[in-house]
Amino acid sequence: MIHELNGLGMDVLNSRESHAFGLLGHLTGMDVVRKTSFHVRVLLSYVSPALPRLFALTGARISTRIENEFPQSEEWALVKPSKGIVHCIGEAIALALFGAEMTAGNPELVNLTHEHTDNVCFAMRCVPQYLQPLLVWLLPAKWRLISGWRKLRGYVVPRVLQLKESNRNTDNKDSSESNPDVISWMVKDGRNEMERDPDVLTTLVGSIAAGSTYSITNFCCRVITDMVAHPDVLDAVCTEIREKNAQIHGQWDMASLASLEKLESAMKESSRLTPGTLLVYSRVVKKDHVLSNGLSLKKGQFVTVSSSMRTEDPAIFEDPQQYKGLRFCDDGRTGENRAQPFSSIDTNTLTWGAGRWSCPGRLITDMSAKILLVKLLHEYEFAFVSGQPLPISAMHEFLFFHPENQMLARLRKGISKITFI
Ligand code: HEM
Repeated sequence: MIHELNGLGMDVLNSRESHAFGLLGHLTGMDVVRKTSFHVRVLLSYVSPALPRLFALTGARISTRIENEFPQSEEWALVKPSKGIVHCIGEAIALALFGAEMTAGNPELVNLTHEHTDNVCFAMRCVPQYLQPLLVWLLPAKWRLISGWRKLRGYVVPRVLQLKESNRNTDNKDSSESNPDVISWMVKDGRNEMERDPDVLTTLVGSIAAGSTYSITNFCCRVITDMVAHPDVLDAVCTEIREKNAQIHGQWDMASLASLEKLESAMKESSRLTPGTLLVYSRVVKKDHVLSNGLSLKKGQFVTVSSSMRTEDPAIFEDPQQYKGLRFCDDGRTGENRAQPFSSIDTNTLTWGAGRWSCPGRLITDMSAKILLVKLLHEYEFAFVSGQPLPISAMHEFLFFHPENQMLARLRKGISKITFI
């Protein structure tokens, strides 16, 4: 029914209301997404097309952070992949949200970008809704969240005012001149009072931060652990990276990353088997509607789809329960893989949802995940502690890689470092 549901107007189905409900917007301060899609417009119309301009700096920031977070020795050492990777991804997201100037040498702002998610008061989902506004104050996470919002506002509000002032002075209407980051574009493109309000902009930036850093981190951790559990796939992907690296003399641009079909296939396979959430395509019904098969949707109902309905359908995926990292590029499927890259909307997997509410962060994810994975897989070796694969953790419908999970990592012997240009 996805195609038909995609065709329904916003007056019938609404996705943002279900996100706000599911992620406790009324308790976390992120409820403003019910009223505006400004952040989505900015991500889709301005930031995603400008990603080539952020590429080299994103690569440099992630690379520096990898060197700080992962061992610099050829001896095996214990690491917590989620904790290391979230710092690297935090660098990429902070850069896209706040720009190069604000984030340079500003670890507090970069940390805020991922710490925000730690403080979403998930425990309240187990409490009746009428008690939530009272009981939430008993959670330390609520107090940390308030402090996080205060710090974020302390960064965003002055920056918004400064950008407004500088835009006024230079009368700079040419968007290509502006910094390719979310705040700069928001200030430039705000069309009404709400879209120009610095507090609203803070909330939108915070909501993007909360929804993005751990999604990418969990995904990257899963791609790595799936490959470590399947050494043949790991070997094929690392050989592909090594060969490309030799061909381009270690100087990676966006086109070289996009040419890695084995890596791309492994990314798709991990997201097929371990999506971020078991429930995808969640919508709230805003007005009664009868679908073409006679099913009646009633105002106030929730619509959602089990992610495994199609990802585990043997008519679509052969041996659907099995991890086959190269399934998307095997047996002449390379052309298909190219036509349907990881970042595209795929109604078989619904990794990014579908239709007008699909994920506007998919190109940012694709770029930062590939930078991180190529650098880590090329320069490091990973292994499970005592050979024990790591389980997938779940909290309600959300699947994640536990932040305390440990693995072994070491620098590869005699490997040359790679650079992003
Ligand atoms: C592995 C990483 C990610 C995954 C798997 C993912 C997945 C999703 C999914 C499934 C949806 C709901 C789509 C629907 O219901 O049709 C969504 C929405 C959204 N995502 Fe992502 N996402 C990821 C990363 C990001 C990033 C990096 C950003 C921002 C930089 C982002 C921003 C958003 C926003 C703002 C929405 C709400 C869209 C709306 O309300 O119209 N996501 N994402």
